[in-house]
Amino acid sequence: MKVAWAGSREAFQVSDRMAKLVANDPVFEKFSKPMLGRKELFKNTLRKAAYAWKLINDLRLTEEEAKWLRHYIDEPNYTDLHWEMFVPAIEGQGTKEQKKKWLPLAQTMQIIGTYAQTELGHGSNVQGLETTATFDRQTDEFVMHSPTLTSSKWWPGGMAKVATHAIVYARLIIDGLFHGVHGFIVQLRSLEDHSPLPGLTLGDIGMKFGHGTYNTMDNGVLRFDHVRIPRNQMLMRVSQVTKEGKYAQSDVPRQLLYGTMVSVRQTIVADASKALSRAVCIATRYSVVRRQFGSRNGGPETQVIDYKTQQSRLFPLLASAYAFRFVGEWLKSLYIDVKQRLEANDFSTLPETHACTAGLKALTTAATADGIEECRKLCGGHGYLISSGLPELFAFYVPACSYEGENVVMMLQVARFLVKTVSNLGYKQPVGTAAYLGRVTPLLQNNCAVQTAEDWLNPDAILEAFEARAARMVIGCGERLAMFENPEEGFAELSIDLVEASLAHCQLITVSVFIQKLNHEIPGNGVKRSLEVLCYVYALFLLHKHQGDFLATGYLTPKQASLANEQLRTLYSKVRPNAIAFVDSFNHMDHYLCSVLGRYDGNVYPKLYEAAWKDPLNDSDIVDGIQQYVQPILKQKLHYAKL
Ligand SMILES: CCCCCCCC/C=C\CCC/C=C/C(=O)SCCNC(=O)CCNC(=O)[C@H](O)C(C)(C)COP(=O)(O)OP(=O)(O)OC[C@H]1O[C@@H](n2cnc3c(N)ncnc32)[C@H](O)[C@@H]1OP(=O)(O)O
Ligand SMILES: Cc1cc2nc3c(=O)[nH]c(=O)nc-3n(C[C@H](O)[C@H](O)[C@H](O)COP(=O)(O)OP(=O)(O)OC[C@H]3O[C@@H](n4cnc5c(N)ncnc54)[C@H](O)[C@@H]3O)c2cc1C
Repeated sequence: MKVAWAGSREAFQVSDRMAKLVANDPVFEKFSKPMLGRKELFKNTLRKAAYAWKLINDLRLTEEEAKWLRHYIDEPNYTDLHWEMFVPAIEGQGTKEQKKKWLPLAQTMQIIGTYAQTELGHGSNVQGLETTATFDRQTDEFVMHSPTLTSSKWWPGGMAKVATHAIVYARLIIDGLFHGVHGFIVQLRSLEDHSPLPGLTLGDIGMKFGHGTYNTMDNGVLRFDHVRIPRNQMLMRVSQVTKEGKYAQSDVPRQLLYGTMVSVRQTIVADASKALSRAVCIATRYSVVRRQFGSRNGGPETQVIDYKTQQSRLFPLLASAYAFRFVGEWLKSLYIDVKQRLEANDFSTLPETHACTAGLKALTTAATADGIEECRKLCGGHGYLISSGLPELFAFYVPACSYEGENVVMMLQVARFLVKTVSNLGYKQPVGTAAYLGRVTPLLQNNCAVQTAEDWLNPDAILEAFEARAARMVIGCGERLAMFENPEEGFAELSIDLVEASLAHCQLITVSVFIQKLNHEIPGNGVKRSLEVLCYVYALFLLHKHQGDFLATGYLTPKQASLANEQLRTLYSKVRPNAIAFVDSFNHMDHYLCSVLGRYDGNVYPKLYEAAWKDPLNDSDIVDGIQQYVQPILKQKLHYAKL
């Protein structure tokens, strides 16, 4: 099962080796992080990042190994933006010459980059960005400027104190004419003494949600006061500006300017299962240790994992972790394919890839953020302790719902893709993840054939139910949209329904990828049978949660919906004996989990007790402030005391 989770034996070995390397190196200790102030926290992260870079070089780690190493260090920092956004932006949007000049510098970290797109006034609406890049023909330069307060770049990670360069997104102006938003490579700091270059105002945007997690990152603010950069620092794969000031667009679609976001959204989907599996591992292990009520004849109380209600909250999350792992893997292969096509100037699959990365990013991050919080509640009161590992995990993860495309905004992008697919149905056969929309007639006409709870243990029945629900919701939206004279007005008016239809479409993708994985990629019977149970749990849980959709679209009868729920209850009993094996298969080490409740050895209570004594408040019996502020209250007889 460990190999099935990792994707292959080799993938397992790489990840396992890197996990151990990090866990066994005292430099990467992280239990004390919550006690550090912001400056110490930040410096500590800089120290770890520098040490990691040394290890990567000394041990000659591969790119894959280096990624796992950074992952297990488990502290957001400037290198995330450098490797995940700055480098890919140059790779995807730079010309051959630009790549030749900038990539070797970036790949050896002689320069450190960030991705400066969002501004104080605009994040989602990229075309609304206000920073300007005005071409000056006399000097063959662009003049970068922040004309308003709201045009201040705001949020880029690593920008406040570390990055030496940034890809800055700005409106291109030539001879007073706007030519849309483009990316520019801008040097931010001196490579000698790290001071900000003239004309730039740079700083940190302030503390963020949680304490020891995202505050290790220096998210920054940046303002330009007429800063000049050479013309050849505009990323020119998509459009070019000549030295005469002529603007030209190549055959490459404008959307490629957004290509870095597609790449990171894919990574975020691939990473959702890491965060969710971590929370589920903690909650499952603790649910086996924790006992409440149910003692008979002085015997032990019931392990809380044996309560059906606990199972109904925990096991769908366990199943979701596996579903997200597989859909993340699938999306990665889709993305690798599109990347190769883009390099060869084949843009045909870009719209579907954009819809998949946007929609699955929204689906997986929302479910993971909610899932982590549910795991905290599943651990009762102790889940609220920092030492449970869950509050910090939540604080670290929850911004994934906003960054790289706010989730609702992303679902609306999926809706645009679906509406377009439906409106083209007469003359263009949909393919890939939208292929089912090419079979609308049977999907709209046939109803579910399930008659017993056992009938739900059938991948075909499940797939057809999810396809019929999605198709009916999408077609329904298409029909209602057609009633509007102005399609954009219709889209805005129906946006709530469109987001729900997009969610149904994305859930269909996750369910069908899970089934596909079982049918074609899991060898042997033991692992396959166990995963089948999780696959059914995932699908029937979604069906139960969204039964309103399935009933309202007329595909299911209330009786069939309740049979699905009955089957779900039975499935929970089948998950229970393997619950610990399922979470052990994630291969998460104690160092990575950073949780007293989720310890592999289950030795929760003594370690919880021990951890409490490490709190600085327990350094002495009488702490600073008691004599000054508490003793006087005890000693003085004040007004109310006399009454
Ligand atoms: C916790 C785990 C973390 C692991 C992560 C690992 C990596 C860690 C690294 C960093 C951590 C996080 C750092 C965060 C960084 C950021 O947040 S960077 C900023 C990200 N910003 C956004 O995502 C902005 C969101 N907005 C947009 O993407 C767009 O503006 C838009 C909402 C899509 C709308 O764009 P616009 O109005 O310009 O375009 P439309 O007119 O709507 O669309 C025109 C057509 O283009 C299609 N389109 C849009 N985007 C894309 C795309 N990316 N690729 C391909 N096609 C695209 C759109 O659908 C339209 O198509 P149509 O004409 O056929 O309808
Ligand atoms: C931790 C973190 C790190 C970040 N790192 C970076 C970085 O490195 N570089 C960078 O450039 N940016 C970064 N960002 C910024 C991030 O990309 C944006 O915050 C994100 O894209 C969301 O945009 P917004 O803040 O403008 O949200 P808004 O769009 O203002 O969202 C506010 C609300 O409006 C709704 N809304 C907006 N538009 C629509 C619409 N058309 N229809 C319906 N509802 C709508 C949204 O659903 C949401 O509920 C980071 C953000 C965070 C939190």
